[in-house]
Amino acid sequence: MFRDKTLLITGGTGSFGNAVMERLLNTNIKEIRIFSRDEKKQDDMRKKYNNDKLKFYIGDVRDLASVKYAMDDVDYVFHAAALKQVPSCEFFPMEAVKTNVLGTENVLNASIESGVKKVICLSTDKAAYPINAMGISKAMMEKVVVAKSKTVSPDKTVICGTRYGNVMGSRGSVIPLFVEQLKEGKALTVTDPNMTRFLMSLEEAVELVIFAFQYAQAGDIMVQKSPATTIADLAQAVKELFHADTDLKIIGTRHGEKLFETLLTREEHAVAEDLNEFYRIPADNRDLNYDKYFATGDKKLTSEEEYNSHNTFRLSIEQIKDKLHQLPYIQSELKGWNN
Ligand SMILES: O=c1ccn([C@@H]2O[C@H](COP(=O)(O)OP(=O)(O)O[C@H]3O[C@H](CO)[C@@H](O)[C@H](O)[C@H]3O)[C@@H](O)[C@H]2O)c(=O)[nH]1
Repeated sequence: MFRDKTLLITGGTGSFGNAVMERLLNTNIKEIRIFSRDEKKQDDMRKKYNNDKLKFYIGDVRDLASVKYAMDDVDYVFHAAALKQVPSCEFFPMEAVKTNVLGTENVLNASIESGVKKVICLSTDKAAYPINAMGISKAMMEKVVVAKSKTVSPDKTVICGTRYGNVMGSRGSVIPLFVEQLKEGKALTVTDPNMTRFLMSLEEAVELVIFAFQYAQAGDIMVQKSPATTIADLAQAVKELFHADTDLKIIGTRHGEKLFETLLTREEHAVAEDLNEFYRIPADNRDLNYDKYFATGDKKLTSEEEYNSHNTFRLSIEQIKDKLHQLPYIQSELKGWNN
């Protein structure tokens, strides 16, 4: 798929960037460009992989000139650069707009100008029925993706997106937090035991982007079907895996947090194409012809439900333990714990 091609990954030093880069580095790809702001993380990566196919570009998606510079002769773009922490975006919403919305527009404009063949923009479940600034900025990003995809011929540049839920074990997320609390003999802090989240591994997130790379058409948003868990079950699974008898402490829902997450809104579910493991949300291709909008309403919508972490397949505690056990991070923590 990537033979003799050049791939640019924005936000390339993050966990997704590293995972996708590792997956593709030893194929017949010509070059992988890592575009990010952080010179220290780039230097660590450069030393760790020590591979001529890897090229590093310092820049910021907010700065069009830096994006354009990195885009020369690029075939494909995976756009993962984002502000993604819910609390920080809540306090600095305009920063989220600058990176997630305007930054995406820069990436898309530079891609079109350079004749990039395909651009995949990464979004999150928090963009569906968003309530926090991070989700709202990602929802706007998706709108920019869909609108921009219509301004260019797909023979030239295909612009599309993916949307996925929580990545298990990612930095600063709840699983590493529970493990740390358990190691220190502290109670596990549970916000709301009935809150649910989709559970996805980093490899599954990479698979989704590769799937979108292969099959998405212009303006599509691809979603991977995922199982979910309640936070109480997740905490219980972590406890059982470590054979620890720690208490749970209920701390209440945090700022900007939802009881459940949505991968397909009701409106999207009505038009989405079911592709077994995935959903394809096609772009709304009606034009700005208002008569048409009102004359042809959507009857199917009436009976449709959204696809969310409350109504998707719910993992049992044993299944959560299995999934956790597959994470390299958990395996190394368990080794240390058992010794
Ligand atoms: O001390 C804690 C911290 C979190 N949670 C719960 O654990 C779940 C997951 O929380 P967390 O791991 O912090 O993830 P989210 O806030 O859901 O957001 C994550 O997942 C998003 C994708 O949905 C990413 O965009 C974000 O960057 C990433 O932090 C939520 O239900 C929290 O309420 C607890 O019960 N106790």
